[in-house]
Amino acid sequence: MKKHKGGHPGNHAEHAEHAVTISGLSKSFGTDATRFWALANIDLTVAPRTFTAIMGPSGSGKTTLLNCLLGLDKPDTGAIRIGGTDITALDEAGLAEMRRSHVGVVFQSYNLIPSLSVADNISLPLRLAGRPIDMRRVRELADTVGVGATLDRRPAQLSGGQQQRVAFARALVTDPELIVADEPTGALDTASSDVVLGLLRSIVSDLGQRVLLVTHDPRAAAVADRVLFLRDGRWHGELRGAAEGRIAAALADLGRRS
Ligand SMILES: Nc1ncnc2c1ncn2[C@@H]1O[C@H](COP(=O)(O)OP(=O)(O)OP(=O)(O)O)[C@@H](O)[C@H]1O
Repeated sequence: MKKHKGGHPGNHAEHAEHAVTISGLSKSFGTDATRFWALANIDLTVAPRTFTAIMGPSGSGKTTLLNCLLGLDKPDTGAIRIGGTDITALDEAGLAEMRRSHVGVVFQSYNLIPSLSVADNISLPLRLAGRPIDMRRVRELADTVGVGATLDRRPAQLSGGQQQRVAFARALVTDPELIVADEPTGALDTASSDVVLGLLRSIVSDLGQRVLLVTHDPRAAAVADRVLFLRDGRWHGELRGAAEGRIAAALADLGRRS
């Protein structure tokens, strides 16, 4: 991946001082009689320039954790600090601004707007945030993720892998504190997955971003610096620099014990 030239407002020097931190996060569903704790006293620190994968069996709380991080679910207790702000204290307008400008999200389904060109999809978060659109930066980012030649096309004219790269450029355009990737390779074939995983790695190593990846795929998790395992709403161990086979074995073991 090409490094973009930087020089745009808000690059990572100023983000580096703030880790993204979650402390004492709990989230329950139901009423007193039927209360179910989807997350129970979770702590997490995502340091600058780190790539963290989260894995766990179905129902372990991964989506709930992401929803809390994105301000879509309100935690029962705990703090979530992004860019020096505890987002659990924000009102709806503050949460919307946080989602627009401070966290970039990439989903399994690329969620591009079909009627907009690639360039307009990439710049959409800036438009929504009422920020000036720097076309040079949009072009640089498109080059960085390898879709620089497709800026005038519509998403339907791109392959799945190319659409996911556009989604990454869109996630990066506001220079957020955190990139959250929720099963970003789930809909892709192996070759396109490899490109997207390489891109995730480069976003951390070359662009200095911090990435949180939620995945069921040990092959994807193996690209991360560390893999955290979630079960029944609690952490159950972590692996650092582990290969795919070791991650798969740990996940299978976790499933057997739940
Ligand atoms: N809105 C809700 N109301 C009630 N229970 C919920 C709600 N959302 C999630 N849960 C429960 O919380 C637990 C954690 O769910 P969550 O979706 O976070 O798991 P997950 O790890 O993302 O699972 P999967 O891998 O299947 O997506 C599950 O038992 C789920 O049934």
